Amino acid sequence: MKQIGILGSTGSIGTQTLEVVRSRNDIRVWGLAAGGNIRLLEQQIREFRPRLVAVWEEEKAKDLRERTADLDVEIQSGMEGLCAVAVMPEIQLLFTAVVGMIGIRPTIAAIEAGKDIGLANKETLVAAGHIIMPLAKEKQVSILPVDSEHSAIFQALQGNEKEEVKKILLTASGGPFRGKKREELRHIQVEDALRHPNWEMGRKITIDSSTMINKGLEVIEARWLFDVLPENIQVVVQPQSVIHSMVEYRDGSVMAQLGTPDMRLPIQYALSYPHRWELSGERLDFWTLSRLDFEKPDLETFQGLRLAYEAGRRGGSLPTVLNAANELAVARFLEKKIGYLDIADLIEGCMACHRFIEDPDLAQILETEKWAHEEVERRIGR
Ligand SMILES: NC(=O)C1=CN([C@@H]2O[C@H](COP(=O)(O)OP(=O)(O)OC[C@H]3O[C@@H](n4cnc5c(N)ncnc54)[C@H](OP(=O)(O)O)[C@@H]3O)[C@@H](O)[C@H]2O)C=CC1
Ligand SMILES: CC(=O)[C@@H](O)[C@H](O)COP(=O)(O)O
Ligand SMILES: [Mn+2]
Repeated sequence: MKQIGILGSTGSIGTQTLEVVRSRNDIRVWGLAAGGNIRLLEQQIREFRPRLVAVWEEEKAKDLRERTADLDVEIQSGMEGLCAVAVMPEIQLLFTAVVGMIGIRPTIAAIEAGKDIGLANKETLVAAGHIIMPLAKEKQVSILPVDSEHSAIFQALQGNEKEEVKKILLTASGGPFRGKKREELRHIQVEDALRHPNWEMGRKITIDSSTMINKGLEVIEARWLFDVLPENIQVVVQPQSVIHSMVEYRDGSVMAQLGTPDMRLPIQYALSYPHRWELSGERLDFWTLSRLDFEKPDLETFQGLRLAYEAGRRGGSLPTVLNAANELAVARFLEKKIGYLDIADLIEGCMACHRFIEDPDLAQILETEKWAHEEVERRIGR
């Protein structure tokens, strides 16, 4: 029996993780955490019977306590609640499917408590990979990638020596604006950017895919997960999102993982690893798959990808600045307070005036996040 907890259970990854759980009878969910969707949380509590649940705001936690008064479940709130779920004694594996840097502290707490991590929450690794990966090694816990590309790389690495890897080929769909020039994007509206060609995902990552900042975050995520420098991670646009990523070895062999664009497969692999389970749903059919295309990413149009490479190469506090500025800029774009091109411009502005910290500790990462948020607000208000 797998004993798990899920942070972000009401989101796109969280609900699909519960779908996988629902299809099995060997996974027990002990803890759930979410932001504010208490209606869905209540349904999840009634179905999966966790012992502990965390909601971000105390007001909502109170409401949820009343709604579930007939059940044997404890409801906590805030960062304390998130961390309490992360370290529950009953769980072996924590799925981190919250969106954003909010995941850093519970992820660290879980690793310190010896939990394996099913990691979807890429922002945490972008900002704190230099803390998380050595800590995971020290505590002998596994960080199992859930992000589709990283799951693909993880699969393509199985049975091979890390020293024999030449480079990682990180595939990208190119998003809804593939082929467009920067000026053509000036008047893009929220609704246009939320139309991803291949994947149904949460709003923040969907915007990130459209700006290709998602791919930049994934370069940094791969840098930490697989200990490969950004210069050895090549982004390849693969518009059909069928090749989920590849690894090139020293002898020129390229190992790829292919599949339909369905997150249940990488989610399930993080649960079944090192085994494979049967998965219902559509499978790849090479008789009807008419073509696979490949392109070079356009770093002039997709400035965010260029900036992420820069942040990834330089390291230190710069990935935190990139990520934190992006998180707030995307939120403001979704609120229709700023334009589409402002997202990358704000990130660039913050990166340019940031006082660099070589090896930030957790407190410095969180201070840098705060600084980047203030700087974004200051620039928007100008
Ligand atoms: N969706 C996808 O297909 C993929 C996602 N990822 C990554 O996975 C992560 C989750 O993405 P996705 O599922 O799309 O995002 P969603 O926006 O769909 O879900 C986010 C989840 O985080 C919860 N959350 C937000 N703020 C808080 C908070 N303060 N405290 C506790 N929980 C909070 C939300 O709760 P609520 O809604 O109740 O407020 C929700 O459950 C991201 O890091 C993303 O980059 C990676 C690969 C693919
Ligand atoms: C499903 C998944 O892993 C997303 O991160 C996906 O990769 C987004 O697609 P693009 O960023 O390649 O458009
Ligand atoms: Mn991805």
